[in-house]
Amino acid sequence: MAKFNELNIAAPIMKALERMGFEEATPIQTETIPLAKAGNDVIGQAQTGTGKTAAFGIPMIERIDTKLRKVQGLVVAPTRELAIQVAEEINRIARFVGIRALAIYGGQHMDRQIRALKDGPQIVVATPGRLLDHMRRRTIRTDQVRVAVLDEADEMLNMGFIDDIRDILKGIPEERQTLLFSATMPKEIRDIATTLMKQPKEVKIKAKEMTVENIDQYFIEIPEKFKFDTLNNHVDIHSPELAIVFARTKKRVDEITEGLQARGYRAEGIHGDLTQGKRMSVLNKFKNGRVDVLVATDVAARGLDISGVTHVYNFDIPQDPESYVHRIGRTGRAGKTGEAISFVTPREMAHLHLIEKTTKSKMKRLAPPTIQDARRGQQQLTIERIQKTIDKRDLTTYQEAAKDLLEDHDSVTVIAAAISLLTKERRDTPVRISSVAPVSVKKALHSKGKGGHRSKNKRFYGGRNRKGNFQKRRKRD
Ligand SMILES: Nc1ncnc2c1ncn2[C@@H]1O[C@H](COP(=O)(O)OP(=O)(O)OP(=O)(O)O)[C@@H](O)[C@H]1O
Ligand SMILES: [Mg+2]
Repeated sequence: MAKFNELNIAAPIMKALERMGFEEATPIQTETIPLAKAGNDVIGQAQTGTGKTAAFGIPMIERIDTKLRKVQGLVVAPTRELAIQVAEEINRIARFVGIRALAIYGGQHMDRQIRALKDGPQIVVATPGRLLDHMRRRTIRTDQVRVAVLDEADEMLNMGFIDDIRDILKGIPEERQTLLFSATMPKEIRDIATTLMKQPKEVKIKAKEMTVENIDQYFIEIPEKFKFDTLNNHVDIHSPELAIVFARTKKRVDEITEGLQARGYRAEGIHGDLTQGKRMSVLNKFKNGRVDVLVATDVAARGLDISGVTHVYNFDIPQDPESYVHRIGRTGRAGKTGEAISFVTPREMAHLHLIEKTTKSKMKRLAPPTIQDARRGQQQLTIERIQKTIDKRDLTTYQEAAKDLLEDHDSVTVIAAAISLLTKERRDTPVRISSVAPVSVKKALHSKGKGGHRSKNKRFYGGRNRKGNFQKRRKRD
């Protein structure tokens, strides 16, 4: 790690980085910032949560002519929430520079966006569909764009987005600098990438595993019909601060969310069929801690940076290894620790091994936790709370009452009653989750090369049809 001041970064940016609490540059920042500042095209690959946003954000901000109120930097990201987040991070870094980044995405009124664009933001962060709409209507001018970034580049160059990306890049001056970033970069995608770039420098931060070391990875082999209770039991034992539960389909996300709510958990779901307003409010509640469990499709798998996520559950094992890497990367960010727990049906064990092999990581087997374990876990939590109260609080005002109680009952009975009052009673409302076919290795491999289906899933991509791999599209609907 290097100090930022060794990277020759402009003073107003340095000041902002200090305010943000960035002391040292991360490896991807140390390596890519000088290359990008020198004007190179760069493909940057580094693990999840290691600061790729600032790695492209800092050099992009430095190339902006602050006096020119035209779009000079363009970032393309796969989801609306990610576009918003990246624009926010760029605005934090640029706050003393005197320029602005604007997020543009589907699901928001065109008129409002057109007005905001007229205001002259120098950087635009957009989802591809909506960006193309604006380019075609000429409500966004891209003739002054000097730097183009594809965040989550392998996803952006995948079947579902590639045509749009080609169209977008065609509309940007050839002299542009192109930067591509992701935690994963399968070889066939990298080959496509280089055709869109000029002698790109490739930076790959070396790591033994594709996943972050400080995420403990586990799997539980469990038949489909026991997954939901297993999730409940595990959550009760480990009491995550914030947890994300990934499921394969929108329907399952809804069912799991309703099930968790029925059992007394503060859970909300997020997927592409919700209105943009609902998606934002759910995510904000989760960030503020008013929701403890976020149930999601792969719409939340990439790039989202939410501090306090301690646990990621793969209720359904993801279709491809890259998706696994991004999903579990929602925890263990910026040096923090986290846990990832994947549920695997017996028939999916081969698929699990394929993921382990590709990501070069090992998941430890966990025995399915039982309801007794869960009860003990909850009681343990109460005991810890009591212990903390003993350590911290002056209890003299309660001591008279305690003595009175102990005159009529023995101490064990009194304490047991107190523990029972303080322990969350688990509701045993029956919950049924409709089953899905297991993921199979053959299917997953097969799906890689296939394409050409028209996706019916419009909303997630901002109301457009686009060519897509059917397996892939289903995965994130
Ligand atoms: N040099 C730094 N020092 C401290 N914190 C940093 C530094 N750089 C970035 N961060 C913080 O680390 C977190 C993760 O950064 P970021 O979201 O850019 O990761 P990423 O590599 O893009 O991850 P992903 O692959 O999941 O998209 C953010 O909260 C960011 O503000
Ligand atoms: Mg990122």
